[in-house]
Amino acid sequence: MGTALVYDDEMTKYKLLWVDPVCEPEVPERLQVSHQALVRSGLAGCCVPVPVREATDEEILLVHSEEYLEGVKKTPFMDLEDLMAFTQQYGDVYFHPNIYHCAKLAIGATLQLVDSVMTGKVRNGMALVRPPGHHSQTSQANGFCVFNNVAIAAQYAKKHHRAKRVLIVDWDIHHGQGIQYCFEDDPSVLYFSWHRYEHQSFWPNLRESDFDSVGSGKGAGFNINVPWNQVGMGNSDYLAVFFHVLLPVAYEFGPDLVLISAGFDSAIGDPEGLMCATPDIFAHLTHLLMNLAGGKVCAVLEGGYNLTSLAQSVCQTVQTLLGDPPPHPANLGGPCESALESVHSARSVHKKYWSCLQHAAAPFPEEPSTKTCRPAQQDGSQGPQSNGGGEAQKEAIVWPEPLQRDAPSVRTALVLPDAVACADGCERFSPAEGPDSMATAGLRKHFLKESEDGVNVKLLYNITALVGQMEKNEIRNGLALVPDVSMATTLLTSTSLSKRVLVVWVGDGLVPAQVLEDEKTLVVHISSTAPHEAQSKYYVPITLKQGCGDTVGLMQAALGLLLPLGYQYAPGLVLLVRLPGCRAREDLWLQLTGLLQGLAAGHTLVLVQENETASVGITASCLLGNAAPSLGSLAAPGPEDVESFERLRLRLQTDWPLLQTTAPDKR
Ligand SMILES: CC(O)(O)NCCCCNCCCN
Ligand SMILES: [Zn+2]
Repeated sequence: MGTALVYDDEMTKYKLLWVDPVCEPEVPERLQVSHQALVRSGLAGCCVPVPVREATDEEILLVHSEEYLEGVKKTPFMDLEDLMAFTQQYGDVYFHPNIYHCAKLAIGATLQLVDSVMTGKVRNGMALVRPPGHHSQTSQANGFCVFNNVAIAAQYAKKHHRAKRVLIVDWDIHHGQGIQYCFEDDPSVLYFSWHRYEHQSFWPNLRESDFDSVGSGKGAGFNINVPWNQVGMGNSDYLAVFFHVLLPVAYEFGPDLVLISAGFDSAIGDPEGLMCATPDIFAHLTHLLMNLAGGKVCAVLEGGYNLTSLAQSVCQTVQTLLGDPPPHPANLGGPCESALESVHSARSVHKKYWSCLQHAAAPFPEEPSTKTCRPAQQDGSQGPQSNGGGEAQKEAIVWPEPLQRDAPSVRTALVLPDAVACADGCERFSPAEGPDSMATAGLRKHFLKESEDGVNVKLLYNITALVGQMEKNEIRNGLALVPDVSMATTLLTSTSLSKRVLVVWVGDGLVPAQVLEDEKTLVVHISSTAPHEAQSKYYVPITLKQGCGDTVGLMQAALGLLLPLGYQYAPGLVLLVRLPGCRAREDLWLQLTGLLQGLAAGHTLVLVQENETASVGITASCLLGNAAPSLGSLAAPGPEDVESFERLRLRLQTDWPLLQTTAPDKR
């Protein structure tokens, strides 16, 4: 299934007609450069074009009042003086004779996207729209927003597509208070927003943008605010919030639709955000959401005012929606102290609403720290500093162009015993030439018992050749059914050319000593017992009392432990090994297969015992890029499991700072 792109240049045909420094950044060029970048990169051509339409009054009234709508309806006929007067009643926004038309198109574009995704015409998509929406409220325009595109889309999806649970992820750097107000007491819409806050000193300066606004009445717990109390937040800060706040709760919520209020003023270079996260981070944020809701993800443009980082970030997002491998995560450090406080505060106030946080979040933090996050830049200058939101940055902020993300010609190759049929869409891997006598001798000497017949030599040779082609980016990923997954793992880690190999060892069974001792491997072992007492930072035993059949425990361990470790380790190859007798549920196994593809530029090899032919088809389908089926809402993880996860976190977080969920001196 494809990726929709909804855009019409009619939405560029309004602009600021008078002097107002606050509104200056919201220019038509924002849409033009974004769309142009998608066209020039070839990404637009890979998308399914979906036409825009005007929203109907009825759709606008899903969120807005009649009197507000009647007022806005008059603006096309207003002269400059009346437009300015009409604008005066609202904050940080401007009107134009054509903005009402464009605002209806922005909603219509968004609803067209929701229709395309919810009816299965496409898998996911992006709507490039302006005016943005997330600040507008029942009866008022605000923050460049006229109608609340995403809030209307959520109501529309519930009403017309019987969506039961809608997740809204607002990664724009401003708080979408309009969305928060709309769903304050609505448990069917989970609204998540991070936003520049600086202890309420940043616009829109609302007390209710802080982390303790959790929603009210039946909606309590369904509003998650993560305030950024310092500028300069970077890739590690954003990922930490996804791993330790958003994703655990999102998986517990189990949405059947994900709407992204995709503002890119949270990217480096933006004059509003003053953050440091680079455009490629949006590839990872998007990827991490794409296995929710069966992949039904709609990204809708909100803000973004640096035309260069905006265009790059839009491309990173769309390229990931299209299924291209995310870039290698840049050398990630740990989240800064201020970010950790925000993570800790959000987890603390939400622990009573979300069982995934129940035993994890520690008690409330004390006074916020005033330590500046970012050490002075190399040249001694400070990073972007907030000068009270006054004049924009003096010196230009520069960052590297996002790396090319070439999708290998072969997406998924399978190494299967001849008797096992190949899954459709994949190809059976068979290297041009077989093992030469040297390779055969090597394999026989190290890996085969004398009794083994020739077929295994060929099979073992094939998996090393497959990994070789993955590491040369000729093949993206693969699945191999082998006689002995332990031996295959030992062989592959010893022959891999990657500097780092992440081995995800799922099931009860010892990890081969040679793999453990190999200094280029990180082994994350998920099982019912911790077999090795190894205290090495490169062997991480995650234990589940009920074993791998415990879907909730395994999922929460994957989100809060495995993924942070994997992203911090930044492997060149990921081996996902399913041990014989492993009882991980199929849909959970697919979530792992899907999420791990965010690492190593998608070079994931799944190793399964050859008698487990049943999982070939669905695993292959996931490796081909089809979203893993939704797990639905998750129950509570076992308290003792969560406590053992937290003990593990405490032991490892010094070596792996992306595991942290609380600021150092708060522990
Ligand atoms: C869609 C959006 O969230 O990007 N709108 C941002 C509106 C910003 C209003 N100006 C604040 C003044 C302080 N610099
Ligand atoms: Zn914004």
